[in-house]
Amino acid sequence: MTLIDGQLIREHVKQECQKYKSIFQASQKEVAIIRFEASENASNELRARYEAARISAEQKVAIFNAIGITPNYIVLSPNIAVEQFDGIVQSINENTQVTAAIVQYPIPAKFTSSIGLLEPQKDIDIVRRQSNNFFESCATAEGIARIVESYAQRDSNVAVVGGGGFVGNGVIKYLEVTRISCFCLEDGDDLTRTQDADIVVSVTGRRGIFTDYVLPSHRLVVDGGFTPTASGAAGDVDRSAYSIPQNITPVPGGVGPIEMAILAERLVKMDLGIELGKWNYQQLQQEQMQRAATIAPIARLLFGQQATAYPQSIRTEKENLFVLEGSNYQISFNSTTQSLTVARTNEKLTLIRLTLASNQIETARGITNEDIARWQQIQTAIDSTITQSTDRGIEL
Ligand SMILES: Nc1nc2c(c(=O)[nH]1)N[C@@H](CN(C=O)c1ccc(C(=O)N[C@@H](CCC(=O)O)C(=O)O)cc1)CN2
Repeated sequence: MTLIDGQLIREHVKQECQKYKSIFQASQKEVAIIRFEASENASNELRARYEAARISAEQKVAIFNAIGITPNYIVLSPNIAVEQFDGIVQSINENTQVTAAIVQYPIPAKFTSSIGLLEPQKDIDIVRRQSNNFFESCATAEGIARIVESYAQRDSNVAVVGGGGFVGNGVIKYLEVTRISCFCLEDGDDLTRTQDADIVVSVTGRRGIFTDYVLPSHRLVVDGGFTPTASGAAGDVDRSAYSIPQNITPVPGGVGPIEMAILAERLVKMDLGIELGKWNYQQLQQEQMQRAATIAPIARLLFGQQATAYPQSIRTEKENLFVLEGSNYQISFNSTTQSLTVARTNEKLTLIRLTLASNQIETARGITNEDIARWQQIQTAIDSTITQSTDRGIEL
């Protein structure tokens, strides 16, 4: 089983968008992201959906910030008057600085007709549930279809569970355009029928309905569910079934970040009229693995040398976590898992995770050509007898 890393795709698209960041920043364009809070009498199930909307809205804020578009994040009480919400939508329509707007689902019933007021040209996530001139369906549906495309073969058959809903229907539309054969099942149907497919997409939002009983060894399972729980987010696929498919998108870390990548691509298309190159997950992963294979041995060597020659340069962050931090990168050693990770300083994203015993690269994402060049300089410094080393060793 291989976990598909949605963050790998998001980081790739973020990198592609860097070319346009200064244009976006100079234009001072904004994206409005609106979400409603749950009402006081909402059921636990509905509260969980509002919580998912909050998590997803915050991911959107982060991606738009990263590509140089200012997010205008608006959180609304469900108790505001419909006229007030209509006014907010109208002001978004009239404000030429606002290039796009997203209203997070769920939306309290009394506001649903107000969504229809949104200018179609600003509807980047098709929240009006009608195609505009740019896109056919929501970003989640496109992201799911694009990951399916990365794995589909000529004779592939895709089961879309929850295919009658808005997201599922969007996935089917995208698959039809790419001529990938698919069929639709609903929550409540006999899910073992997914065994007629080599790829399964689930967008029911019903936590854990796919168990090991249902899933044989599919080529790919795409889990489009996201239910926040006390112990973290859960998807439609039960954790007990994760090891069965050949490839699976995990929750969290799968479809969520892919959706953010699609929104960034869509923004570039809507605002600048530029279509970014089409990614293929398997190709991107291969490329990242090659880049990681260049950097990982240098990071391993450097950490070892520093730990021996300059132990004071290694910070003990936790009982089992030791960190070497430079101005560009940090290398962390986890003594429990015996693994080394490389990240950029002050960024949460792990670029590389290496298991030391097997020398196996477990994670490789977000590594740019610039990173390769920097690590080659570090290698040169290690090799050199007259290094640029200071009394703390080589600068990272
Ligand atoms: N108009 C829209 N409304 C809503 C959307 C949406 O995309 N457009 N999303 C849903 C909730 N949702 C999917 O159904 C969702 C939840 C979470 C994420 C996400 O980005 N998750 C990340 C981060 C997880 C974390 O920080 O714990 C991940 O999976 O890694 C995306 C979509 C609500 N309404």
